[in-house]
Amino acid sequence: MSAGRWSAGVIPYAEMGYWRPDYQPKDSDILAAFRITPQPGVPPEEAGAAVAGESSTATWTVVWTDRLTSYENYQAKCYRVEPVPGQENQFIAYIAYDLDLFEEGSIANLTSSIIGNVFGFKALKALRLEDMRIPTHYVKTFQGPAHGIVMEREHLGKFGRPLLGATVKPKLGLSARNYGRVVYEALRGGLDFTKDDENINSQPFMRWRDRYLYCMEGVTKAQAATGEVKGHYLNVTAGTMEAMYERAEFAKELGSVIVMIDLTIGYTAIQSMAHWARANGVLLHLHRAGHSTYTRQKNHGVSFRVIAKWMRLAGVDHIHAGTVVGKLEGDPNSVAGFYDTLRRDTIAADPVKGLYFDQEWASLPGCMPVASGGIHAGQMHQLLHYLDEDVILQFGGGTIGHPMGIAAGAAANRVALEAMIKARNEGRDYLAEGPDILRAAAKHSRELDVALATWGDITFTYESTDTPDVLDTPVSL
Ligand SMILES: O=C(COP(=O)(O)O)[C@H](O)[C@H](O)COP(=O)(O)O
Ligand SMILES: [Mg+2]
Repeated sequence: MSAGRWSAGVIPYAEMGYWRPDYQPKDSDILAAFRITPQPGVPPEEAGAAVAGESSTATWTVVWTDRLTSYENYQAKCYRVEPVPGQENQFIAYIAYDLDLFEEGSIANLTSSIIGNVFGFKALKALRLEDMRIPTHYVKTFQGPAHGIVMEREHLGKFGRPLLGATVKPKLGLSARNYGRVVYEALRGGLDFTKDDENINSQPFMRWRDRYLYCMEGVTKAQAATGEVKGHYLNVTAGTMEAMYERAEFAKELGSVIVMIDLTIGYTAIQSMAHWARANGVLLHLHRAGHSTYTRQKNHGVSFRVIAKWMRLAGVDHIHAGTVVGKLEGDPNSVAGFYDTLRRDTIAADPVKGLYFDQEWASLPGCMPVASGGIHAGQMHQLLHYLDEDVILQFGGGTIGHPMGIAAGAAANRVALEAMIKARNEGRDYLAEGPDILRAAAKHSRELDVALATWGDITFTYESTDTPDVLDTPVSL
């Protein structure tokens, strides 16, 4: 291939050895699939080579010190470039990285290479990291989910159905006592969890200690009233690690089974909290606050399936991963790919789900996906169809907005869920019959009847929001 010179004075990366169509990736290599949109005049192979170079050893010219290293070994290698069907000037570049390039057990180190400088590179108009294959050699250097799906169910004593939750609303402004009341009502009404919103930390209207005390009072009373284990995700997100540890310790002292962090705290802080969570026997919930700034555009940024992989390595027990039918972006196929990534042990490449590589998790615990954002009881059959049963379904507005009150909103969700699980276990076509099953259950539940009358017709469709980034054949799990 003649890569040509894409900028005066710059040595083509392909000539420097970063384009290697003959290269056979090793089992231990870290692999990445990038969607590249080259600048005019830059051949796709050169653009792929440039990404390989800038995300591994290269600078923009040959340097004397290259000769002092085992250069060939450390160079990332772009080994394949394929056009994206139906997309003009877009290509998938496959790049292999030797394991020696990365520090063990560090998402920070991994990402400083893979997404470090390269997204601002002039040779490219746009760049998106679509997927990665993490070899088991590297997987085994991470702790993984502090507890995982199996141990979470065992600790909570809850099996055979999705778990139910709700985000306390309004997002901001409630006093601690009113907030704790919402927690109590939602939990006694039938939910398993309630949750702080991503931007609830320790503001002047409600300081964290006050919130923790009133929330845990609500949790304890609801446990006594129902005989079930209940939890409230106490958000420990703060400006420093010291403050986060202080809050998490207090949550544990109060008997909370779970604490929460936001993606905005950064990869290293997430890993530290995951280690704390395992050592202290407390579940760790992650809200993916901020992810859409880099996951939503289909030609630039990082796919959420990559973030999901990093977060399973980093060690969270829960992560928000999309709803399909809710208010926020997420087409069914991509969401299926995210859920597989989080829950399965062995995953086969599947272009329909946007999975570019086989992935073997080597017994790293599964991470519970959380479906949250504009969902309600009237969608229960669709949620179960698309998301299956190892999932937490969270209804914020869809609990707290119920006309008969918060406990009634929670009861509506619990009745709808139990009716659908029963229908599924009886082998009924619960997707097609879903509305009938819900209406039949509503004859015995005024709460569900009112929920269906209020929200039954509200379905957000993915077609109305974004162009899916994967093939268009709807799938379920
Ligand atoms: O506050 C909510 C949902 O509230 P409601 O249930 O009232 O719509 C969450 O922050 C979103 O789920 C985040 O999105 P995602 O889960 O996709 O990251
Ligand atoms: Mg929120």
